[in-house]
Amino acid sequence: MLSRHLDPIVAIATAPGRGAVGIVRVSGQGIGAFVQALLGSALKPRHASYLPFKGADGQPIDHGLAIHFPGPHSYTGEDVLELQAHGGPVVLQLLLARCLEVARGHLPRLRLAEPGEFTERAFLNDKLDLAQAEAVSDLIEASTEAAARSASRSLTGAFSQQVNELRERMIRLRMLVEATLDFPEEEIDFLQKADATGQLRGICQSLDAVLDRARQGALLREGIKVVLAGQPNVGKSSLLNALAGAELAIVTPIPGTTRDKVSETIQIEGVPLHVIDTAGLRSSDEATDEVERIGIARTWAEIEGADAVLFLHDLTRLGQPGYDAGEREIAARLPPKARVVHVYNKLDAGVQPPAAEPGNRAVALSAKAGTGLDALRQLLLQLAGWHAQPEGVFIARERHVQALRRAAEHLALAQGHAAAADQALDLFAEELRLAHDALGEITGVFTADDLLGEIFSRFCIGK
Ligand SMILES: Nc1nc2c(c(=O)[nH]1)N(C=O)[C@@H](CNc1ccc(C(=O)N[C@@H](CCC(=O)O)C(=O)O)cc1)CN2
Ligand SMILES: Nc1nc2c(ncn2[C@@H]2O[C@H](COP(=O)(O)OP(=O)(O)OP(=O)(O)O)[C@@H](O)[C@H]2O)c(=O)[nH]1
Ligand SMILES: [Mg+2]
Repeated sequence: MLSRHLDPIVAIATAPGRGAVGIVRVSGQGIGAFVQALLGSALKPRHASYLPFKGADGQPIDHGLAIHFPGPHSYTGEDVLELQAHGGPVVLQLLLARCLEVARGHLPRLRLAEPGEFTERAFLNDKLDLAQAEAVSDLIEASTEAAARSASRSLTGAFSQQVNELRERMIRLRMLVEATLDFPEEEIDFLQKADATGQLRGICQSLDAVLDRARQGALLREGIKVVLAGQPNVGKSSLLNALAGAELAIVTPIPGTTRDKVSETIQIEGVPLHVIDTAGLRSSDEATDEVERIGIARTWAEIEGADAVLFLHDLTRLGQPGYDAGEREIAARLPPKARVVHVYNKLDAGVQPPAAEPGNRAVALSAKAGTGLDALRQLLLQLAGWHAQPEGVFIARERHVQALRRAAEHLALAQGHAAAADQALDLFAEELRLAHDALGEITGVFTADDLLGEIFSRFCIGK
C-alpha cells in the first residue's frame, strides 16, 4: 500500500563514467503509456528485451536491455522501468534527457530522483524496513570485505529479524501484564504464575546479545581512528608505512620531515582502521618555523578526535635529557580521556623497553624490521572492543546501538518495578512499552520524517 502520493522519478542508477553498463531507472505508479511511447511497444513484465533506445529524431541513442517491473513486484514496489545501456556518462545523460522529454506527454510529473529516493520508496512501500534500507547504503560504502558481508547480512533482514523477535516477546509480556491490570484481584500472583520476571530476564539477555552484535557491526561500519603521535624522528611515518604495507609517508632521518597529516585506511581482521600520521611534536620555543607550528597544532587537533593515540617513543634516545623533557611535555598535554598506547619503536637497535607502568598499554616494536606489529594490531582490536568473528556480525549504525541501549535501560527499570515491594505493574507495563518503541525506531515502525530525510540524503544519487 502506498502511504502517500509520490511523483514518478528517474535517475541514472550507475555512477556515470564508472560502469561498463549503466542503468537509467524510472519508478512511479502507472508508467505503462510512458514505456510504450519511449520504446515503441509494451514490454513483457520482468523480461529483458534487447531494443534500440531511440531519440526524438527516431535515431537510436543506444541499443540495450529494457526491463519493465510492474508494481508491486519491483525494487521500489512501484512500476519500474530499467534501461540498461552502455555505461558512458554522455550516453546515459542523453537517455535520461530522452525519458524526461517523452514524459512531458505521457508522465508529466516525472522528475529527477533525490539521493536515496528509490530505496526510500522501497521503505515507504514496505519492501524493506529502515535497517535494511540503511544496509543498502552500508553495502555500497563498505570499506572492507567483512563490512560488505555483514551489510549484506543486514540487507537480507538478519538484524531486523532479531529486533522484531525481541519486540514480539515484549508485546506478549506487555499484553499479559495489561490483562492482569484489568483484573486486579489476580494481580497478586501474576508474577509467579506467568513467571513475568523470568520472561523479562530472558528478554534482557537476548537484548544484550543483539546489542553486542550491533556494537561489533557499528565498529565494522565506522572503524576506529588511530593517531600516530610523538616527538620528531621517533618513527611515526615508518610505522604508518609498515602498517599499510606501502610507502605512503616520506621517511628521512631529518626531524620534522612530516609537516601535515597523512591518512590511510587499513584493516585488521576486517575492522577498518583510519590511521593518521602527524607532524612530530615539539614545544613552541623549539618549533620556530611557521609551517611546523601549524603542523603541530593540527597534530593536537587530530589527537582530540582520536579513538586511540599511539604515543611513539624512540628507544635509542630514552634517557637523553632534552628527549625525556619532550616526552613529559607531551604526556602532560594528552587529553585525560585519550586512550593511549605507548609504542616503543626501534627495538632492532637492541635497547630493551622500560618496564611497563601499571595500567599503561605498551608495546615494543621495530617499524623498520616489522617486528612486534602483530602485537600492536591485536592491542588495537582489543582497544576498539572487537571480539567477534566477522561471520556472525550484521552491520549496524550508532543510531541502532543507541536505540538498543535505550531499550535495555527501560527493561532495567521494568525489572526494578517488578522487584519493588508493591509490584507496580502499571509502571512495569509502561517501561515495556517504551523499550518496545525504542526498538521500533531501528526498523522504522515509527520514524520522524526528518530522520528519514537525514538517512536517505546520505545515499548516492540513483539508489
Ligand atoms: N538491474 C538491477 N540490478 C540490481 C538492482 C536493480 O534495481 N536493478 N538492485 C537495486 O538495488 C539490487 C537488487 N535488488 C532488487 C530487489 C528486488 C527486486 C524485485 O524485483 N523484487 C520483486 C520480485 C521479487 C522476486 O521475484 O522474488 C518484489 O519484491 O516483489 C529487484 C531488485 C541489485 N541489483
Ligand atoms: N633502527 C630503526 N630506525 C627506525 C625505525 N623506525 C624509523 N626509523 C628511522 O628513524 C628516522 C625517522 O623516521 P620517520 O618515520 O621519518 O620518523 P617520524 O616520527 O615520522 O619523524 P617526523 O616526521 O620528523 O616527525 C628514519 O631515519 C627512519 O629510518 C626502527 O624501527 N628502527
Ligand atoms: Mg613523519
